Amino acid sequence: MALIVLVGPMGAGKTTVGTLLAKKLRLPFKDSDAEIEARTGADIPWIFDVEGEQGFRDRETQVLKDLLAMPEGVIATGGGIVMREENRVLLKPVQVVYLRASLNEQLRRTANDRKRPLLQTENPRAVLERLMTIRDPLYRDIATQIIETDGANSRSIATKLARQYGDQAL
Ligand SMILES: Nc1ncnc2c1ncn2[C@@H]1O[C@H](COP(=O)(O)OP(=O)(O)O)[C@@H](O)[C@H]1O
Ligand SMILES: O=C(O)C1=C[C@@H](OP(=O)(O)O)[C@@H](O)[C@H](O)C1
Ligand SMILES: [Mg+2]
Repeated sequence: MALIVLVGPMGAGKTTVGTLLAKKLRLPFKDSDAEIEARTGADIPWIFDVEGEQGFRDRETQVLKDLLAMPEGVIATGGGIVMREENRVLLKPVQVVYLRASLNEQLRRTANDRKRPLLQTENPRAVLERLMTIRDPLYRDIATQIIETDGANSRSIATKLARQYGDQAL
């Protein structure tokens, strides 16, 4: 079944690699964050501000359910998708690619970003480290494949995955 879901921390490259991979496989691409913003007509920081993280997570789970109903495609999730057991149960039967990135790379790739509410703090490194400690085992538990992204550019990662999943997308 050509439904491929990308998971991993902020800055791992889920949105970027997912976009490139979908193009290479000629499959629909959906980013859960973009889908949430499209449905609400508001950006992620606004949703966190007005509805809190739990309000965002409620929206995230609904969008995940809808996206997983697609017959085929590439889905880029938000880094916190694994925080809810309900989401992990939904993802268990699916092809899940865990894009890993070192803490330094996560930090470098999300530097000066204003769209990730959880990183708008004095010490984003500490936040990313804490999240990685909690989430890495959760990503691993649902992943069918793990890709280390440090030292590889997003295009080469997308090419590698396209070669691997190309036959499914025919
Ligand atoms: N493998 C990579 N190497 C270097 N930079 C990357 C890589 N993957 C993504 N990036 C860059 O990191 C930033 C975050 O990527 P993004 O796709 O938004 O990550 P995510 O959706 O996992 O949070 C973007 O500027 C993107 O161009
Ligand atoms: O890790 C998280 O909890 C989050 C990651 C973000 O997506 P990206 O991983 O695409 O940045 C976005 O869903 C939101 O800011 C929360
Ligand atoms: Mg993203």
